[in-house]
Amino acid sequence: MRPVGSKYLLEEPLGRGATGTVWRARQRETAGAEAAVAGQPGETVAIKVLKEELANDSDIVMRFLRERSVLLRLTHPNIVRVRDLVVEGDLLALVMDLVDGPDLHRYLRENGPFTPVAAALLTAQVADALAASHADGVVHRDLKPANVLLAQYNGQMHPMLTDFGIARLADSPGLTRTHEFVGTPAYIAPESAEGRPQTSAVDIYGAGILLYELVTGRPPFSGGSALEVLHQHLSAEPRRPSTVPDPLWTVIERCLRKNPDDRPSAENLARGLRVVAEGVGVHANSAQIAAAEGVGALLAPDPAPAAVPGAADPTQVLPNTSAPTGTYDPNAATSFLPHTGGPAPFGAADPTAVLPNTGAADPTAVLPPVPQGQPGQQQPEQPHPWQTQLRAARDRNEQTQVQYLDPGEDPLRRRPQRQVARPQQQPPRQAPQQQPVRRPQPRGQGGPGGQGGYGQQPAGYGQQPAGYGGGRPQQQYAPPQQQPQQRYAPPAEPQQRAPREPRQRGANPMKIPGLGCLKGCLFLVVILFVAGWLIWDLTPVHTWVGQGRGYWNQLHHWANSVSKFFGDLGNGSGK
Ligand SMILES: Nc1ncnc2c1ncn2[C@@H]1O[C@H](COP(=O)(O)OP(=O)(O)OP(=O)(O)O)[C@@H](O)[C@H]1O
Repeated sequence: MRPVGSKYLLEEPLGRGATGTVWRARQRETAGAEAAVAGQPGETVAIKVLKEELANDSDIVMRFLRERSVLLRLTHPNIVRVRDLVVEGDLLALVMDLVDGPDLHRYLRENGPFTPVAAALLTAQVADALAASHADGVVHRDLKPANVLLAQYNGQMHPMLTDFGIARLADSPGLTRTHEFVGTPAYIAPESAEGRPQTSAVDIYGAGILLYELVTGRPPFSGGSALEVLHQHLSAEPRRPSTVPDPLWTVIERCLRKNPDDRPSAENLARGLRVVAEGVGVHANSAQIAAAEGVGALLAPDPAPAAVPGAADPTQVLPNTSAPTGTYDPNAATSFLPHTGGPAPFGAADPTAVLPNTGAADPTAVLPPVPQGQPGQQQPEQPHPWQTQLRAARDRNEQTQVQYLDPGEDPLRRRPQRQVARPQQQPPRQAPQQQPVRRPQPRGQGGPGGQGGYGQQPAGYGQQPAGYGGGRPQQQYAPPQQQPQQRYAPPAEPQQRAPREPRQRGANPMKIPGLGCLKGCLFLVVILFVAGWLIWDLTPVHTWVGQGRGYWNQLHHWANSVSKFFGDLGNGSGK
């Protein structure tokens, strides 16, 4: 058991995500006044220990502290409460309520899709949580089934949204240096994928994807690579599965509108979903059915969506104002597609283009044309941010592994690598230096819609309305052909620098073995010879040893003595 601060002890890891590892932990002492929940000694809590690259970044630590009040004040029955924040040495941790239940991603994988009524009611509660946070100016930005925990009490399941604020932390200038964008490709809104300004409407898009996944078992857009998935968010229309009732499809389709201004507010989404749940249930009366069929009228957009602040003002705590739209802000921390081209705002010429507007005519091209070396543009030999972002997308896209940690991988056991001097932050338009991104372990087998007993429904949610829509039966769930979150093979990176010619060593070009050693020995002999000469002539040694002979005479004398000795030796042995 490892201490976190003086108040908590980590017991066992519950899972690992892109931003850190979540532990079951125990409270040692009552927390101080700075904590939102003081807690009692012995109480069990969940602690998310943020990963080292976050904890070692002073910008992120500052942001963590600055946003303390934002994170601690978010309280709602459908939001996992953050009780305390711990910043201690190299450790950055969020202390949360422990939710005793699976996350929605795991639940879906194990139990298959929900009935339309259950899916609508569950998503309505998620929308309630979003409405509360948006009213407080906080946008989640990483809504996905893995971030919805299912608490179970009174025999019912209650969705609890977690990881609020983590996207904001990860989006600080610190992580922007590593060019990791915030979001998960299967759930990312088109405006986030394009690097356009984001508002609370990104969460509504995430809720639409989540709702689609709840009723079908898989997200609407999947593909062989993160790039393919992102491209679909930008240009493809979601296909309506035959099992989804009309009113529910109206809601999904409105949430998944490409234009954020066309999506409903979180509050209207929650209300609309409840009307749909009543109208598509088996016991619905004609008034409820009619209300559900007219749900489109309830889904009015938010007139003042909460804006996601850009990196230009990292201290801004999300005022509830409408964001400017339609222009690409290269300074926005969430931007990951730089405007490398002409004067038009990025993507403005072709709203479906994934690629920067470089003036090239092919909007279906996968990689951007290399810019023509004008000042302030990308350097052709450096990796394009798009490539780096996609690698980050692949890494973020991998699912949490729920298992015990290898001690060598335990961030609490490993000493952090301290940087002696932090490299200066890149100017926004410059192409980034490639940073190694530590990859989360894959979750193991399966994605949404893996194996499991399909058709089971969560306790407490409505049953599948058997007679809905003229007796259309709930179809057998078919697992997706392709896993929606596949590994992305990054495009080949351009070479940073031509390799140096190997150095030629002129003295031994043939590489004769031992030649170097022989040279050394000869050099040593010469040194000894010269040193002996100097000692002989400059000190009284010649009077003591050689009876006044000169150096050369003495050497000659010694040589004669040695040869005479060996001669005598030879004669003696020959006798
Ligand atoms: N408050 C909590 N109580 C109980 N278990 C939790 C809690 N928070 C998270 N977990 C568990 O820990 C796992 C990892 O959580 P984490 O939020 O780090 O993962 P993630 O959502 O997959 O990753 P990320 O959002 O960082 O990409 C979750 O899937 C969940 O099972």
